[in-house]
Amino acid sequence: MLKAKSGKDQICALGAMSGTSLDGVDAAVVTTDGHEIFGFGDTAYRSYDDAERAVLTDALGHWAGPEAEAAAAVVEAAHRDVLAQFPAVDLVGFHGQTLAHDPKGRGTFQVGDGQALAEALNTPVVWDFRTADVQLGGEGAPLAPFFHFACAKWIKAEGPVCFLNLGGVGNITWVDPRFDAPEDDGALLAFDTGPANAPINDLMRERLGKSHDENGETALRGEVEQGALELFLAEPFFAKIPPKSLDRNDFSEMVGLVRELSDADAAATLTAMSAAGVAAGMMHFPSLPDRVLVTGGGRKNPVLMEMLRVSLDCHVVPVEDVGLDGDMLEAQAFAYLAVRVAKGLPTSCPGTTGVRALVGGGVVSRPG
Ligand SMILES: Nc1ncnc2c1ncn2[C@@H]1O[C@H](COP(=O)(O)OP(=O)(O)OP(=O)(O)O)[C@@H](O)[C@H]1O
Ligand SMILES: CC(=O)N[C@H]1[C@@H]2OC[C@@H](O2)[C@@H](O)[C@@H]1O[C@H](C)C(=O)O
Repeated sequence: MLKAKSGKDQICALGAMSGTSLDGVDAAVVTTDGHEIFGFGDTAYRSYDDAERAVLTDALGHWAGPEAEAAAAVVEAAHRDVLAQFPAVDLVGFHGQTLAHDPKGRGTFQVGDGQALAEALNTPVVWDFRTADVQLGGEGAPLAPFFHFACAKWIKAEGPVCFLNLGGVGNITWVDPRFDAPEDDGALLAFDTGPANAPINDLMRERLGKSHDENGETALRGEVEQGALELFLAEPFFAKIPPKSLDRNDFSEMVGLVRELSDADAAATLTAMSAAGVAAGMMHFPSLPDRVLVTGGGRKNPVLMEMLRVSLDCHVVPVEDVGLDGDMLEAQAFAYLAVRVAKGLPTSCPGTTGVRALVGGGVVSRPG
């Protein structure tokens, strides 16, 4: 069992996330006992340069081989850079980079060696968070929901709220903070909503050589092509009852649905698809949340946020409205989950990943 250096049962953990949008590594400190959040600490970001991003992009979909090895080297070096900047912590939570995700088939694969990172940082590292969940029949994602439950308590929410992450892929968590613990039956319902920024980024890169649609400026000039939107919503994924999760490129053919459209109309239509995926997901929740708190880079896209406000029947606001950091919530989540793993607490349950029993996913590696 981990003993906190920081006193009482307050463990100071540093989490790191390299997300599906392939922009870089987010890192953030959380102090927690694995149940309650006591405080948030320093944060840092280390972007991938174009050459590194090209290596990661080439490795997507690879489960092994030279592409995956090259990606591992990029991911490990970037994490060593950014994590070495922090003062000593009790524990590191290292998500790694998802290269492939096929929970009902080959499994799930996050690249990056946690043992090597533990040696480099001389600190215990928790990693490989998703495999155990998949082995027990779960989707292996999303894993942030247990942390969202703690966040709902931290912001003193009194009734159900949703956390919506708009990264490369979208995921949403419905939380009822009136329960005592996240694993209580009925406290959480979570799933991936569909593609969020990944197809917009792919379009912008392919057509305009840009990494993303800054502030939705291209989409703002366009019109949504309703036929393409309907074809998209006819995908069986949206009618599927949760649990459900996605790989980054599961919807990459969406760019084909907008191929004949102008740049602006294509961007508007892909943005509408991201919002429509979220709206379609709302029907699964036991009750309408009071608020949808939006995290991830998509909250900075005013066109996407406005489309969500129009289509969801509740307040849609960035998590900054309740004092949280929408750029760092996922890194904080893996700091928090690392502490739960080290303490032998579950990190997923039937309501979050569809796993058959409570699972504490993750491997703990200690420096030799
Ligand atoms: N100002 C902005 N305007 C429009 N889009 C933005 C803006 N800032 C960020 N984004 C979008 O957000 C993306 C980054 O989001 P984020 O960092 O949440 O993704 P991630 O953590 O990699 O993904 P995931 O949550 O799927 O793992 C960018 O690639 C871009 O598409
Ligand atoms: C397999 C995988 O890496 N999934 C990511 C991805 O990015 C967003 C969405 O798809 C979510 O399911 C998950 O990440 C977040 C952090 C999660 O597990 O909660």
